[in-house]
Amino acid sequence: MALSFCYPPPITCRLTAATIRSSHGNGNYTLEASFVRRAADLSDKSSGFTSPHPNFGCVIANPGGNVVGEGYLYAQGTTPAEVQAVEAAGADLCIGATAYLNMEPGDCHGDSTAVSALVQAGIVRVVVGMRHPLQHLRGNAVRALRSQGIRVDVLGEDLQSKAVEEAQKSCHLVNAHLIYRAASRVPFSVLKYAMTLDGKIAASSGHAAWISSKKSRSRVFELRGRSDAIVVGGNTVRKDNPRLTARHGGGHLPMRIVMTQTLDLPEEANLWDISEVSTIVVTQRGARRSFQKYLASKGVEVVEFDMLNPRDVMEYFYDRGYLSILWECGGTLAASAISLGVIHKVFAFVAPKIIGGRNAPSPVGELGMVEMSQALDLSDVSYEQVGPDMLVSGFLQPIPDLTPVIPSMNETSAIDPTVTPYEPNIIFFYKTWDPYGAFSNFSPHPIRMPNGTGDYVSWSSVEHYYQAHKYVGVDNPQAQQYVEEIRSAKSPEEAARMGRLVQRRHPDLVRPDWDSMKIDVMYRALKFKFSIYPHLNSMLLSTAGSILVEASPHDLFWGGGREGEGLNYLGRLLMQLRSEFLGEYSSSSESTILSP
Ligand SMILES: NC(=O)C1=CN([C@@H]2O[C@H](COP(=O)(O)OP(=O)(O)OC[C@H]3O[C@@H](n4cnc5c(N)ncnc54)[C@H](OP(=O)(O)O)[C@@H]3O)[C@@H](O)[C@H]2O)C=CC1
Ligand SMILES: Nc1c(N[C@@H]2O[C@H](COP(=O)(O)O)[C@@H](O)[C@H]2O)[nH]c(=O)[nH]c1=O
Repeated sequence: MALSFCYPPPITCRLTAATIRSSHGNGNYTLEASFVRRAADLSDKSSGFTSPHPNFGCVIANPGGNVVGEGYLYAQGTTPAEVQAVEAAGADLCIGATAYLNMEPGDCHGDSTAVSALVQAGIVRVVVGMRHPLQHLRGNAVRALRSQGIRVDVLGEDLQSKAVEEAQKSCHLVNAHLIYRAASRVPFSVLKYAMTLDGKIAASSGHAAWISSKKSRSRVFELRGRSDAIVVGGNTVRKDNPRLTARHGGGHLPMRIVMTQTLDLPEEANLWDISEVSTIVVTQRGARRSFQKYLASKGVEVVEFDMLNPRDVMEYFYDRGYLSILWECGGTLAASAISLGVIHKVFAFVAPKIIGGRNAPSPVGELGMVEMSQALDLSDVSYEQVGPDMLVSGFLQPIPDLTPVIPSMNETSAIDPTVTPYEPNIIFFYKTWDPYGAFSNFSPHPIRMPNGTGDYVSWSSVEHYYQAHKYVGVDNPQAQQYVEEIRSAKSPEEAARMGRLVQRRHPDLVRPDWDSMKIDVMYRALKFKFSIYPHLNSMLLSTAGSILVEASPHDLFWGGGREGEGLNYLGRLLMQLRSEFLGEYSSSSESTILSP
């Protein structure tokens, strides 16, 4: 990172009446709105290539109304959009300029990186498309910027016009997943299907390959790449034997989820091949235990539910941190998911074909409606021709207006003083945008660590360092190449994906002492991270008295698991470091590292 930001940031520039007048333009804010829309478009650029995360874009324009810098968040744990835009513009051009953001920045790292970047660069005004949808972040950056003397205009609050409304809409659309998730406490769910012109998703025999064109199916790969997971029902597995991979050339591969009550599934199925991406089977408690064991032996995770239904399953995946889910199931499961209110958006590919067939399945099964007046109306509908097919998409539930529903944390505390932002005794952390997101190894804090020959090497995050060290010191040029590739991964999530994939595919390249060394590797990286960043050190010390738990439900070694079954080594190491920083460890015990 070329710029470094101190906290709290100094006020370097003041607003002038002339700059406000000129940047407000003619009063209908057309130019302002177009810059915010551009920020929204930019923020969407990483979709399909990195796992879903809040989308941020930033456009900086000078008082003459010319764009001088732009940036967008590539993946969780990478350089914030605002920092990139400031760097792209360069120091001189930022002074007196206005920054346009599709969404209020979310500071989870205690260093206010985005706010500091704007303030230090001499930005005099910030136009924000929407406030942050997550309660613990909502309003914080707007307040921080204003307290630094920067004029902040929030669309819909401080600026109003037709053009502003449209820009606001584009901001809502690019972060629809986050807004729905915040409002409904389930991941944003999209139902996608391909049907013939006579409304069939398969022939009466169940054969469905293919209804839509190749071009439409490539579009589906992109949709998959924008999702955390894809859901199908048991019957689709039996009939189609799908792969459900995102073959669009992007980096991100969603998980695959099979919902099955009976667990009456074939022994051989493409979804049981987890060499590229994982599969989770969710089923009824007690269903076919022997088959559950068989799946587990293949590396497929099985999760039992007391009463398997789409809502409970979505609440479960909400807890697992999922933002966005694509449903590619048949009509039976789709109807159940719609009835339970967990589907938010529909993508229907309509192919100009007729198959007929009284018993041929349709995209949505029984919803119990008897009159057309009961039909569900889609909103924000769009129509697009994709090759020979027509893609109709729209929202089944309007985008929630969070303004009255989710007040900022300060407002909530004022209304109900018993509400505290964080659980006092156990602090859970996981995604970088969550409270205490800086404790995650994906947080954007580069470290410089000595290598075997005494030189110092930079790593973009603790995750980069950790993943690469699986292959460090292995006497094989291929292993050395993987170390370098992981080191230069564009984001922590890419580093994690590469590190895990190589481990799965080439276990012979993993250093033989990895199991006994990995805690030490992690400890060294964490110690460096929490030593050189004072605000991270303060954040860690501020948790004294609390138990730290990495709320990863997948990783039962570093994380705490879903029901506390994980070993939580990441939380434990952080607590150990906290004790060391607080001087609770004697010098003799300082080097003692938790052993597994
Ligand atoms: N053209 C297209 O876009 C698509 C077409 N298809 C086609 O659709 C047909 C399959 O349709 P359909 O049988 O509806 O598909 P699904 O397999 O998607 O859904 C039904 C199955 O879901 C499981 N399930 C688990 N929980 C529930 C629940 N609460 N409610 C309902 N189902 C639940 C059951 O599996 P179990 O029986 O194992 O317990 C059930 O049989 C196939 O011919 C396939 O080719 C499928 C997807 C997309
Ligand atoms: N038949 C049909 C679709 N079917 C969906 O795609 C799945 C197969 O995915 P994969 O194995 O990865 O190619 C299948 O199980 C079902 O969910 N999708 C479409 O876009 N168009 C089509 O015509």
